[in-house]
Amino acid sequence: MARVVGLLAHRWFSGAFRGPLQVIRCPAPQLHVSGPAMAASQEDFAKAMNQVKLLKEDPGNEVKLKLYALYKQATEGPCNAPKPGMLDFILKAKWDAWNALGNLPKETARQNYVDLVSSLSASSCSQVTPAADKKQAESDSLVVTSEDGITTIRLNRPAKKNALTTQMYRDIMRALEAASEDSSRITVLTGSGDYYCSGNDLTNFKDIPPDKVEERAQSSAVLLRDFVDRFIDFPKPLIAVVNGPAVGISVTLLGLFDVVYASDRATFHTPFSHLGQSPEGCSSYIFPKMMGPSKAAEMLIFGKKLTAREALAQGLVTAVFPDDTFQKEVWARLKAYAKLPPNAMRIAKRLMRHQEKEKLHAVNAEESRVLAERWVSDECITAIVAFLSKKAKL
Ligand SMILES: CCCCC/C=C/CC(=O)SCCNC(=O)CCNC(=O)[C@H](O)C(C)(C)COP(=O)(O)OP(=O)(O)OC[C@H]1O[C@@H](n2cnc3c(N)ncnc32)[C@H](O)[C@@H]1OP(=O)(O)O
Repeated sequence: MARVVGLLAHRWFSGAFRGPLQVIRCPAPQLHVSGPAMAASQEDFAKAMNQVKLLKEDPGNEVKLKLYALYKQATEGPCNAPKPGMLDFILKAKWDAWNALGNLPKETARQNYVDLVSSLSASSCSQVTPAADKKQAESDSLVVTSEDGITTIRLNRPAKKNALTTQMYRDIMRALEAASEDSSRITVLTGSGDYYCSGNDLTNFKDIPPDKVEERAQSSAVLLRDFVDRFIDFPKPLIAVVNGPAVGISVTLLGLFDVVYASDRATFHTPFSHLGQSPEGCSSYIFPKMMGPSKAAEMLIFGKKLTAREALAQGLVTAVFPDDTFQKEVWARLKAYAKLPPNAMRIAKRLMRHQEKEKLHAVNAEESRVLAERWVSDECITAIVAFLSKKAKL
């Protein structure tokens, strides 16, 4: 008796197969056939087929197509079925997915199927930070959770106003990478405590031996550039939940988010000139486009601090909520958004963003280069020394 792979029994697939592609009904795996060394065995393959049925979340049609194609390739080899007609959308999508695998060997397809299922099982089971993610984060300064289709990256250094340490930049990059591949549909960045984020941790510049200052400036610029690149390239809807004041890089990055929700307690402050530094996060390009050059100049040259309402008026913020209902209202909205079809959301984002991507990468490279110069300038060193010796605060 033929068995139906759990996911393929999903309504999207069911009843859609006719003619030569009807073989979504998979024959029982032949457990006695063993593959070449390093390839998944038939037993692993059979286990993976069972695991698919146990997934808690629908992985979306794109992944289901991948699973289908790999299954067909692993069991039947390259696609020899006649191409379905243009109007037979579902059959055509499946045929395309299978055909795209070309001459991929059966054993490799089997291995890829097993790997894909195991990555789906891992992400579908993670209601809170998976152990692997915990290991990636060196400290508790970043908490990553995944629930209701939303991956939340929470800055968690409230005693330091969520200032970003070097390790946190790295951890956020890893978290974004993981979120771009997990089964969540949208990704949120937010802060713990009364601040959203007070920007770069100025102690990142502490205790650098004089002969290493230049080298550290260069390596920090590389880290900054890589960090901002992840935001430029992030494929899913990215939402900032700005729970309180935001400073420096946490403000400039907002131009790379798709939606920014702010508490009415939030403020937006980019005191770069005060610190002898210069704008980053692509803000030198995005802010003038977004709010007009003179409003952008007030922020980025003169360090004018905006209230949440002012930031809303200038397009930096999408919506402002009273602080006492902020969390409730925002999360209700986000949970509803996270139910929307994930591929449609990604595609809409790509269409809106892809024409600017190259430009943004170039802007990011230039801003990072210039900042490396600023960090070794007298103006910047004086400002940082003043902060570290507790003589200055914003
Ligand atoms: C790879 C590198 C990439 C670099 C990218 C570059 C980015 C540029 C920027 O982000 S520029 C912005 C830098 N940020 C600041 O200049 C903010 C400095 N902080 C302050 O001015 C104030 O702390 C405050 C206005 C944010 C909050 O003031 P408040 O009085 O409410 O609170 P405290 O000052 O007592 O803060 C509590 C403790 O937190 C420490 N802290 C706060 N922000 C930072 C920070 N950015 N860097 C380091 N430490 C910070 C503060 O020192 C207090 O510590 P303490 O309790 O030990 O005294």
